[in-house]
Amino acid sequence: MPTTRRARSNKPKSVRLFKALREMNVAAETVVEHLREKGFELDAKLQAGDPNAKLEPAMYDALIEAYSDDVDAKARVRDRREQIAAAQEAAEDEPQRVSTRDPEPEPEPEPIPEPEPEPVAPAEPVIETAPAEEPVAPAEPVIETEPVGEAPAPEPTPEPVVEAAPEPTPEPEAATPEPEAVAETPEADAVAPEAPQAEEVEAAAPEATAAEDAPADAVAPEAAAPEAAATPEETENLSVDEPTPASDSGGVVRADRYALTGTKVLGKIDLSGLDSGRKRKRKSSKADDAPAAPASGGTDDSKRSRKKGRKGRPSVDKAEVEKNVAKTVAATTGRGGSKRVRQKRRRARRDERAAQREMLEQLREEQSQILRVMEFINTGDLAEAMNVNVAEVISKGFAMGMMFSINQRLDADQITLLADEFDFEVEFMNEDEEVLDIIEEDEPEDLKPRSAVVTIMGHVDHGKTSLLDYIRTENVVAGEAGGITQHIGAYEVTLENGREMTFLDTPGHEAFTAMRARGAQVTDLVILVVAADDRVMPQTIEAINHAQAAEVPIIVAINKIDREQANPDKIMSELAEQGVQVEQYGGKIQCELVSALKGTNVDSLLEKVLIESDLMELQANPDRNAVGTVIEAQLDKGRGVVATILVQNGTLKVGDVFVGGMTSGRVRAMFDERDQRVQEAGPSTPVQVLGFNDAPEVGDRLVVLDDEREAREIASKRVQLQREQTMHQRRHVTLADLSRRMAMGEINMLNLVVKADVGGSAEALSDALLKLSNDEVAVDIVHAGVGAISESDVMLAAASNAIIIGFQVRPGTGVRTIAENEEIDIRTYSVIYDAIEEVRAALEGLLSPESKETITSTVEVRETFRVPKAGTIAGCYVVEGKISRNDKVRLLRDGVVVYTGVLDSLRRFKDDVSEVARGFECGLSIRNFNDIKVGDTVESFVVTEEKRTLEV
Ligand SMILES: Nc1nc2c(ncn2[C@@H]2O[C@H](COP(=O)(O)OP(=O)(O)OP(=O)(O)O)[C@@H](O)[C@H]2O)c(=O)[nH]1
Repeated sequence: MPTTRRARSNKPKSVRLFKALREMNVAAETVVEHLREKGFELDAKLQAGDPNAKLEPAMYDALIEAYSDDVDAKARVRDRREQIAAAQEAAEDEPQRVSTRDPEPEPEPEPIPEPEPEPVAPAEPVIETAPAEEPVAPAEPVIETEPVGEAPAPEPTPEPVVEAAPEPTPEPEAATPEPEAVAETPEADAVAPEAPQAEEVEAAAPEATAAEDAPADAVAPEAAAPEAAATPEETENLSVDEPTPASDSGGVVRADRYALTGTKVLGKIDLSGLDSGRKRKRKSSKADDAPAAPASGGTDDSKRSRKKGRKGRPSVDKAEVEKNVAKTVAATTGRGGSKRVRQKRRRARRDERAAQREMLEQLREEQSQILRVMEFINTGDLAEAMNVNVAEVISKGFAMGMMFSINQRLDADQITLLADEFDFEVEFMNEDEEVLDIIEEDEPEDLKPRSAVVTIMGHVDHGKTSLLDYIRTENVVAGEAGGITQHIGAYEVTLENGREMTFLDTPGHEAFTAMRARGAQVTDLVILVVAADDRVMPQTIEAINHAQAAEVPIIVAINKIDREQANPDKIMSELAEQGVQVEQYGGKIQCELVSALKGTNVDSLLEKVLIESDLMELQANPDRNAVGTVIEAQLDKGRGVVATILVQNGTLKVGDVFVGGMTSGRVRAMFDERDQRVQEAGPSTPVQVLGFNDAPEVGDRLVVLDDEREAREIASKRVQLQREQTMHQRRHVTLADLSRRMAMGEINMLNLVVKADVGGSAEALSDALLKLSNDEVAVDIVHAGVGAISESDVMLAAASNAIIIGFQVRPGTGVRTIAENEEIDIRTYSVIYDAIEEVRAALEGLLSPESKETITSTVEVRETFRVPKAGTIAGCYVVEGKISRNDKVRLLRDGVVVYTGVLDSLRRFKDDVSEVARGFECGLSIRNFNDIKVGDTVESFVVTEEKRTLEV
């Protein structure tokens, strides 16, 4: 009865089952079971575990007693009991009043919020039950394992740190899946311990880039963590809406759903560290720092990051923790400095990235303004290279008065002009450059001295071969004399002093110049041989001119001094007239008097060569892919293409892949001049190479590459380029395009090779031509000589970009074809004045209508007949072309024009004919000219007047 009354009078004590369950965090069955055990009589609702079932106050108390061993809780229980006792007394005193106050007492428990903090302690049971779903659990092991292990680290540091440290630890984990986040993580960590920073981070997150988003996540848990730390105060604040039940329960037992709201979760973290003394301090310090962290946001974030944390890492990296702790300390002591630090860092990173971008942009821009193209690319390719529309390129060309089709191949001038319109600078790549790109530059420290490569030059029969033979035989080192010496075009000799020298044994100057015409400079030095019993001859002068044009030092060898008629002084003075001042004449050119036959002074000649080469400091790097030049090449029946290569740099080895001119290959085998197999050849070594896919040309550059396919590609590209060049361009200057090329600024020097029938004419013509030099262009006579225009003249002109002026001389047999191939302009004149006037007109851009001469045939005079009245009739054979009755003719004797005129008659077997073709015999007579001799050549030609186009 009293119970009933008491119940009535203590209404507030009657508690719904669900409330009790929630507060104590126990299962309904457990409660029911426990109440049964305690002897309570349970109604049907309670028995069924209905959440709305009412618990008698006694029951409730029993439950509290059972499920809370917390001292404070017990104290509360005590309080409650006292309250109950007081209430009972009051009820006993004034039962009616009690009944009327029934609804009121409910607020009584309200003071309970005070004990709210206590839930802290009872949270322990939560740890048992909640671990699976609550972050609290993961936090716990961390606290137990890491910090404990790391006690030295956290302890000396301010307490907040210690607690913060374990908490942030999940972050790195959370971030680990995202590499970008990692960079930021430390910041996040540093932020972690401080609630205010959590706010900052959150604030910063939105502005952040992708990389910064991750940290935002990472940071979130910390935002929660501080809350946890702030529990004592915050929990009060935060629990304002929910805690009522907690206050009832003493806050010990919390239902899961409450835990998930965040506030309580954080509270549990506080509780988990049972080291109360330390904790309280920590809490307070955090609370100081953290003015009410945003609960909800923090909770959400914490959820997220915890999930990650759980997944990500089973244990914490100690080093990481230490690092984080240190950062945290730094951040904390920096009083809000962490934000600035982060901002600083972010700014620095941004600046760095911007600088990098700018540099890249600049580099790209610089590179993009230089077009590296091959000549003769077509309009379409040019447009593509400039990254512009081809229509634009064509219309620019049109505006400049040039019509281009999309597939039209453009020459160098056109490419330059068009590129200029689009602000591009053009760098032309030639076939060699492409390979040069591949050839790596030598470091100075890799260079080692190499032996000199010497060419012996001189007039016929002055003793070149004899000198070379003597040097070779005299300097063959014992043991080397095994094989029979082969002619491979170059020889390596070892002198007594152990020094080596390589001699090029090239026939005459042609090969020398042919190489130079191809851009190959193989000779370091020239020994100019002049017979002391003769005089300076045309070929001597030629040799001098060739050497000077190639800028190769000359050493003079005055040979045959053993002869009685030898007059070295005369030779020296004649040489001086040619601009070769020898030492004995006060000049700088070394000179030795030798006898190739007897070997007199050959040693000292070689000594002088060594001195000269030493002065030149010739060097090469033997430890690299070889680069060389083709000295000779021929097709051997048994061995295929055999080429002599002079290795100029690097070391050529058997098995090397190479490109050589327009062909490529792999070194199958190598032989020296004694036909001995060699495995490798270093700088300045001549070697015969087998393995070319096709015959290279003399002067071709051989370059070893690493990739066979690349070698083949380059070779085929070169073939194509050469085809294009032959098709499109006159590479060498002509009188016709002289003024245009002068206007383009391409030419400021007009080189001429002058050939005449006699020395006087050559001299006179040369002098007159030299005087044509003006401000814009200087005229230079590369070579002036006597006799027919030879292949050597053409090669010299090719090498010096010169025009050949012939006075009363013609190109020798086959020379015209070579000149055409080399695109050398040969101008021949019968009157000196004509030659001078034409060159002057060309220089002034005033060339009169061009009269173009086309050779129609070359006819050989095989017999002559004297016919009264008709004069001399020549029995001829047409060697080339077709001779027509109306053609003009010129009679040549030894390449020199003897007469120019017209035909008087052209016959075949006594019949007059209008033309005779190649391979047929004919009889002809020249009007007003009877001095025809057997062996003469009749050249027939037609002259066509070509209207000259107006030149720029
Ligand atoms: N007395 C004498 N005769 C020499 C000397 N050097 C060369 N000869 C002779 O001169 C002639 C021509 O010599 P070569 O060595 O064939 O001359 P080269 O310049 O090579 O001649 P080509 O090959 O035709 O250009 C030969 O009969 C040699 O014997 C020398 O020092 N003294």
